[in-house]
Amino acid sequence: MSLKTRILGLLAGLIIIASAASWLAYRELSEHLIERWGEQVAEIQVRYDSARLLQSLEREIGLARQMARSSTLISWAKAPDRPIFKANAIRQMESFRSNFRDNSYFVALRENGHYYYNNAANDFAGNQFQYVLDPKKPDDAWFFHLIEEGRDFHLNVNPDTELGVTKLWIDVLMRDETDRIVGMVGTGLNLDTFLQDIVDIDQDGITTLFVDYNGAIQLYRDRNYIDFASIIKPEGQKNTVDLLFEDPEDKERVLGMLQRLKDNPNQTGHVESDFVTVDGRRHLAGIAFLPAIGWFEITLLDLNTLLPKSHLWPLIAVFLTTLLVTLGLFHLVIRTRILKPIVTLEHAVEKVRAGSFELPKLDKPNNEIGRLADHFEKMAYSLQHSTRELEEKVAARTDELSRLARIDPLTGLKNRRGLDEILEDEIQRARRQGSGFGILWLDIDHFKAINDELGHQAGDDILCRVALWLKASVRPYDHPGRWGGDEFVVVLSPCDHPTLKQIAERIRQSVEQEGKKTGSPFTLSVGGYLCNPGDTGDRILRYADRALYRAKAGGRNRVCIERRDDESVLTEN
Ligand SMILES: Nc1nc2c(ncn2[C@@H]2O[C@H](COP(=O)(O)OP(=O)(O)OP(=O)(O)O)[C@@H](O)[C@H]2O)c(=O)[nH]1
Repeated sequence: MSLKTRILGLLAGLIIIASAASWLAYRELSEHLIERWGEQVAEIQVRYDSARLLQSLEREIGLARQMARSSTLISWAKAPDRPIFKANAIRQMESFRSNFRDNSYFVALRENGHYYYNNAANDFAGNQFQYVLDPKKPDDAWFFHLIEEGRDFHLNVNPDTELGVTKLWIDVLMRDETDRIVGMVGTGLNLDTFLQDIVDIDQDGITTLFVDYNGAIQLYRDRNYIDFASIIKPEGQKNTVDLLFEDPEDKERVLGMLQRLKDNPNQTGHVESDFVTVDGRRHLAGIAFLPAIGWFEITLLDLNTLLPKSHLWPLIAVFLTTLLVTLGLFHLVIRTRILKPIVTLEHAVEKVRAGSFELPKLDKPNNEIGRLADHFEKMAYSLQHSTRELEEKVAARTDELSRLARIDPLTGLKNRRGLDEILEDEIQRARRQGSGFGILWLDIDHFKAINDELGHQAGDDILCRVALWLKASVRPYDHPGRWGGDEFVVVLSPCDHPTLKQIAERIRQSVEQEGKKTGSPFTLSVGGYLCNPGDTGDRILRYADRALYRAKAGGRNRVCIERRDDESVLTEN
């Protein structure tokens, strides 16, 4: 697998690992952040909703308490049959009616069970007495139940079937100076308006509800869940908050939170929160206890609606883009600074291995690979230089060897191989140009005897001298050589018959004369032949040899020229 494939594979692996890790980290982090944020929002929302409810009720409760403390009303409650007390009380009640927000009130007297009421339309002016509360009637049970409980203040969502109204009732017990309960006063708030103002807030993802001390739902956007007349219902028949949750664990969780808040009533403003599922969606439930009214305020936050995870997707997009750009840049850097230089270096190495020093332009980034490429380039140049030097030396040596192979080491003349080549060249040239050339075959006379008499070394000296005289006797462009032993050959080109004869004679005479000067005179015989175009090497040598033979046979120290077609011409000394 190539380095490039491996790096690309590595990059792909890194992308997958980084993406998976980022996705997990994102999920954990976003979940954690959303939870933390949700808890804080729930706390703020609970306090805000509680404040709104209390703000809305505070004034009414205050007025109701004030009404319950009215001495006029208390006196009347103790003696309800006295007309003067009643007239004063009705006046007082009507003045409170104009102050209550709902412009309605009720007063119930324990003494005779009489229930008084007037509404905003003042429908019951002069006729505030409505009916007599009956302990046996379920609809009236609330009155007797509250008196029995002795709770001074109570909020109650209750339909008044006789009056045909459903209201959030503020009930305050009326006590005389001996603390005896003498009646109950209060006002009602229109439930629909109240629910709209407090509970039906138009905020997507936020659900607010209020439950009483026992967990019975009192204010909720869905009226079907409201536990009307909760106070008179036995436990187990109430619409408690756990009805909103399907999962038993959620029910337990919420009831547990209510219990913890009940157990610590002094922790004012403390908010309990936990996750629950409502309508199949995960919600964060925040619960606070409102000691002023004895209710719990519950806020359910649908975090997916309030802060959809899709809002965080741009973060992922930014991350992934950054990741891809980073990996792209990384790949670019790897490619330009590592892969490409390595590939060009590899090509260069292959070229050098194949014997070529024409290197491609090497990438040399400023790193180890760049330095390696630089070293390689210098090494290649150095190798190229050495190789060229070596090649030159080898060529020179080969030339020298070639030359030596054609030189006779004793005389320095061409040897038989050298003469063969010259002869061949001349044969070719003669064929091409149609002109002949001459050849002389020379053999020292009685050389054996010289050797025998004077010794082999003296024989060598004579051979060397003959070579010198031979060179001096021929033209600069002729080719004298030693054929072997005491035989010499001269190739004469260009040449004609007279020239051939003339030079042969000159050589013979030179050797004769010079030989005399050595103190041990000697001569040589010469056989010549004027070659014609088309003559083969064998024929040429045969004719020259034949001419030499004639010269020897003719008495030595003479020149004999052989003609191919003519009679041989013998030149004698
Ligand atoms: N000193 C010496 N002698 C050589 C060399 N090569 C050959 N010889 C001798 O040269 C002699 C050649 O003799 P031949 O050419 O056969 O006979 P010749 O004595 O010259 O008689 P003719 O040629 O008939 O005149 C032999 O005795 C060889 O041993 C050499 O390099 N040095």
